[in-house]
Amino acid sequence: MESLTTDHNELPRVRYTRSLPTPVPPADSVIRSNLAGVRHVLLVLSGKGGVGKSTVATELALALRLAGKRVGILDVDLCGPSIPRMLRVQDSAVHQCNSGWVPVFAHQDKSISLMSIGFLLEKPDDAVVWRGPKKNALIKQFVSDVAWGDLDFLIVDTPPGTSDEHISTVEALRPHKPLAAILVTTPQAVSVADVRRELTFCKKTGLRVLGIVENMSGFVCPHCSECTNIFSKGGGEELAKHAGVPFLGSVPLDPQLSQSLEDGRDFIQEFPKSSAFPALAHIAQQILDGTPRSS
Ligand SMILES: Nc1ncnc2c1ncn2[C@@H]1O[C@H](COP(=O)(O)OP(=O)(O)OP(=O)(O)O)[C@@H](O)[C@H]1O
Ligand code: SF4
Repeated sequence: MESLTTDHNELPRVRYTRSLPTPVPPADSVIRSNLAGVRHVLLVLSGKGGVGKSTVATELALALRLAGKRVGILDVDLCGPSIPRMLRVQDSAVHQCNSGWVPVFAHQDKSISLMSIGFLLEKPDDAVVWRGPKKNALIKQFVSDVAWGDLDFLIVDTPPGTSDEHISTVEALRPHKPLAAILVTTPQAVSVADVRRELTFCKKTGLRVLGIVENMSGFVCPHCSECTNIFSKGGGEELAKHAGVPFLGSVPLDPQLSQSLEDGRDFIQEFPKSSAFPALAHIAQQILDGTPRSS
């Protein structure tokens, strides 16, 4: 196999513009062999936008990486990819080698493999206005053409709700890998109600629910440590109890977390004393405990 650590800039760059025709969907056998080295696939879902799904996906990747796991992220939020910016690789490109598309290697030590449509557009801010078949074909291509290699976890960041992207992702991956889901909500009733629909989606598509994360759950004042429940509290935990699925934890609103995402820094490694750290570390630990270990 061609080395993926050679100078990528010497390889041809993969670009995907709106003028290109819909790619031909790959055969199932191609997907199966491409995913052979991937042990666990985790889908991060939310009913509403802006509740912190990409944040949870990114921080989980960083926490699992710190625990010594090999981690990849597949960003299937085709209309609003945010992971490249959160990992500060938004100006990177995907290149073509003999074994497929070389993902972007994020983090200072290049230990997180990342694929996102953000790397394929002519201009990073180009709007993607595609119908279902084109989205479906591109997601299958992400699964079959990206040289994912050996990964303990492939974390899939999805758009909000249950759309074409979700169905395409599940259809592409489910025949080859057992899939697990993490649902992210904020504490308010309106967000929690949307997560109920995600639970139904998981049930209908046979996704194992690893648990629910309540994000933006209170704000701990950095001056006096008083916790203010800006968006109320406990909705996610109550829903988890009601639905009979694990509750993974409450992540508070943490200015250091949002700032480190803005700056593309490793919150998990750099801010262990920050208020959101214990919850994120605990969630990652539960995921490690809830997924069979590598042999
Ligand atoms: N616990 C938190 N503390 C502080 N800021 C947070 C927290 N969680 C998320 N944020 C911030 O809220 C914003 C929205 O988060 P994020 O992009 O992860 O949401 P999302 O659910 O993935 O949104 P979309 O559905 O639009 O992709 C980001 O700017 C992020 O930095
Ligand atoms: S929580 Fe305490 S320190 Fe923070 S702003 Fe309110 S009163 Fe001031």
